[in-house]
Amino acid sequence: MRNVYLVGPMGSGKTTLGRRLAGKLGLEFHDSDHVIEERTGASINLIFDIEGEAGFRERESKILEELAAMQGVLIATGGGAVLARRNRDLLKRTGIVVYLETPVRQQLRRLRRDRSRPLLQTPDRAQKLEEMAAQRNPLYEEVADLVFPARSGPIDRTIHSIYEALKNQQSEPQDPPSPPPTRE
Ligand SMILES: Nc1ncnc2c1ncn2[C@@H]1O[C@H](COP(=O)(O)OP(=O)(O)OP(=O)(O)O)[C@@H](O)[C@H]1O
Ligand SMILES: O=C(O)C1=C[C@@H](O)[C@@H](O)[C@H](O)C1
Ligand SMILES: [Mg+2]
Repeated sequence: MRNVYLVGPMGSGKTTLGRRLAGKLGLEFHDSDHVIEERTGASINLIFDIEGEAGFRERESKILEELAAMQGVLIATGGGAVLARRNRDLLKRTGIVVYLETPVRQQLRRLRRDRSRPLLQTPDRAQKLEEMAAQRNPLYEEVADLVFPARSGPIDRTIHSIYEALKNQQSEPQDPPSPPPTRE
């Protein structure tokens, strides 16, 4: 099976849903944010404090390259992974990309109590999330093979729909081999 990448904004469920979806598909699960924290021994908040966003993005690109070199794994990316063209190309080239489309109002609700996301340490979260959505949503769209709009209700139903879509993708015939050369 090809790698599966989950993309989408903060709070779209890449981590939460990704782990369970991987289990259902029988794939290993990796979360690029968690791998970065394990490797550095520092929280994402601390990395942003010390190295700034640019430092974090460098680390993120390196980890994504490392994870993409594995085969048949499901990877939850960070919300800003799509910002770099280099990352978008990598994801497209090495797997199926699933976009968890999520409106800002839902992000606000899901992340109400969260303090672990450095980009949300701001008095006006709604404004910040709207700005990020304007910049990033077209990039998520660009890189996506499958798009799943957020829905209310049990997370299990979303996991099941994504599972079914991925199973169908896998059973679809791949590009046919090129025909043998014909003689004039
Ligand atoms: N489909 C969903 N339905 C209900 N709650 C959800 C859903 N997806 C995520 N949540 C909740 O939203 C919170 C954030 O989700 P999660 O950490 O999985 O987001 P993420 O996409 O990994 O964000 P980030 O880009 O910041 O890593 C969690 O508390 C999770 O339980
Ligand atoms: O949307 C973002 O830019 C981020 C999302 C998280 O997954 C982390 O990668 C980090 O908090 C930055
Ligand atoms: Mg996450």
